[in-house]
Amino acid sequence: MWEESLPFRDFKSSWKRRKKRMRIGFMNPQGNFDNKDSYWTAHPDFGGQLVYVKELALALDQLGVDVEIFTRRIEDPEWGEFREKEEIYENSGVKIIRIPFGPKGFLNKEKLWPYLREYAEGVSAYYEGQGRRPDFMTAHYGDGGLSAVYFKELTGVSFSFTAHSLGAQKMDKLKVSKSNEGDMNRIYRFSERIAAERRTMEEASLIFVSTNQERMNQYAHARYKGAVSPEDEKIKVVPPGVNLKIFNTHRENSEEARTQAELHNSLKRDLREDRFGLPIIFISGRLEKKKNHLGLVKAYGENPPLQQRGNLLIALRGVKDPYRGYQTLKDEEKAVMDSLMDGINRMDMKGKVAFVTLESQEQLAAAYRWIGNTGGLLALPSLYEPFGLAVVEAMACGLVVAATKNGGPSEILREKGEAFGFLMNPEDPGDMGKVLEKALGDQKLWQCLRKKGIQRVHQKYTWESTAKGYLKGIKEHLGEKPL
Ligand SMILES: O=c1ccn([C@@H]2O[C@H](COP(=O)(O)OP(=O)(O)O[C@H]3O[C@H](CO)[C@@H](O)[C@H](O)[C@H]3O)[C@@H](O)[C@H]2O)c(=O)[nH]1
Ligand SMILES: O=P(O)(O)OC[C@H]1O[C@](O)(CO)[C@@H](O)[C@@H]1O
Repeated sequence: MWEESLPFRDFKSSWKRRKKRMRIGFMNPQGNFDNKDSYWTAHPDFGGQLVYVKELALALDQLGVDVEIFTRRIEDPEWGEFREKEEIYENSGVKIIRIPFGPKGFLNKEKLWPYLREYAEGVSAYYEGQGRRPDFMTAHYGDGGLSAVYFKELTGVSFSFTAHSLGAQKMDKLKVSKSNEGDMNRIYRFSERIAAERRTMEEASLIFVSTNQERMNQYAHARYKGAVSPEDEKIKVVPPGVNLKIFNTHRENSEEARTQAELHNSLKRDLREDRFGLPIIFISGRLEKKKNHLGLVKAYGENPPLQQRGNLLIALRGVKDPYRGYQTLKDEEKAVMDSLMDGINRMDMKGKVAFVTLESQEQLAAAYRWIGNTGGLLALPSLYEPFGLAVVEAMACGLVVAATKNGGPSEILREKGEAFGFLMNPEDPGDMGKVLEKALGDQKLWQCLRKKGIQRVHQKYTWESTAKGYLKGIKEHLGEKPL
């Protein structure tokens, strides 16, 4: 048990004397973590947030912090990777601790809300079992945030909040209104999510955001009024990073040849013979409505000059050849795929739109490099993109990006009037088509943006600087000398 005999102030001072390394816990109940990065983007709950949490935890470990990532223990034959109670990231001290809460089987993130108090109790019991408490917790997404509120009630340990994605913007972009609120709530649990986000914003000691835009725009949403003010000092702008060992212009990784063969075969399979060799317009996001794949297919299908300039290539996970079917997909992913295939057929785009299966970040990086060499680009047409790790990762591989102007990309690709890529209006297929046509038609501009993009990532988006930003805020909060 903790040193309960000491009054808290003495416990804290004695703790300071004895403490060797700072100890930080991560609250991330959704998705899961393992050494194989299993299911990343192959499921809506396995995306950029997991990348962010893993890379930040590893970077903090490099800076001498003891880090534990708390997620969910899943005893489910279909999700065998997450059955062990503990796992350590290779070549690091970062522990993945899987706490059992709710039923034993896998649950989508929307179904975790009723069990988060049990999760927080499990995390508290873990530390009690260790006889050591954490100095601070970082909480991720609304569910991690609410769990950290419960953990603080149990232990008094303060926490930071990193939203990764806020429900209010998703509600707006999915056009939730009085008429469909009931159905949308049943699917996305927005009422629990917004309430959890508000409570978290009120009680967090620190809030980390990736851009000023997230602070001044996303946190200024009417649904968060009264929970926190965007000007509040506890909000810290700390940009995320890019794993430059994976995303770069030079390293030929073990997946390079396999990926190039995969790309070649997919394009040969899906493209009309005479179109082979045109620049590629590439999409690599998770198959969910907010990523707006259909909007891009419409922009492409309604713009014949654009079709002359390039082919559309859509990355998938776990589907070999969607033109022959995609039985493995279900729920929202199947619905998105159905709408895509319907759009391609309705606009007679077969032969101009190809699909490729990529199973890892190494494959994704190799694809970015290869597509960059075709003079192509990454398109990120999300209705709303809180930040967009894909944007900075593609830039690091020398691939020019055309991204939604809604959210973080507006700050990644523009600074003090200088451009580092193209911005487009995801709700206007005509605008997206024109931007893409311009991007593919101006080789000089393309070369310039490629170079500037690489430099910008190396200057501004590294996980080491992200970790230092977190530590600075946390140490100031704990009253310790900053780095
Ligand atoms: O086959 C693949 C394809 C993609 N990725 C990775 O998946 C991540 C996708 O992240 P992002 O582009 O940021 O999108 P989301 O998954 O939607 O991430 C959410 O969380 C991120 C981190 O806070 C924010 O940047 C996003 O805006 C937010 O929507 C990237 O790191 C990719 O490298 C893979 O690991 N394997
Ligand atoms: O679309 P939503 O519900 O806002 O969720 C996006 C979240 O899903 C994830 O992709 C799951 O990892 C996170 O990266 C992100 O925070």
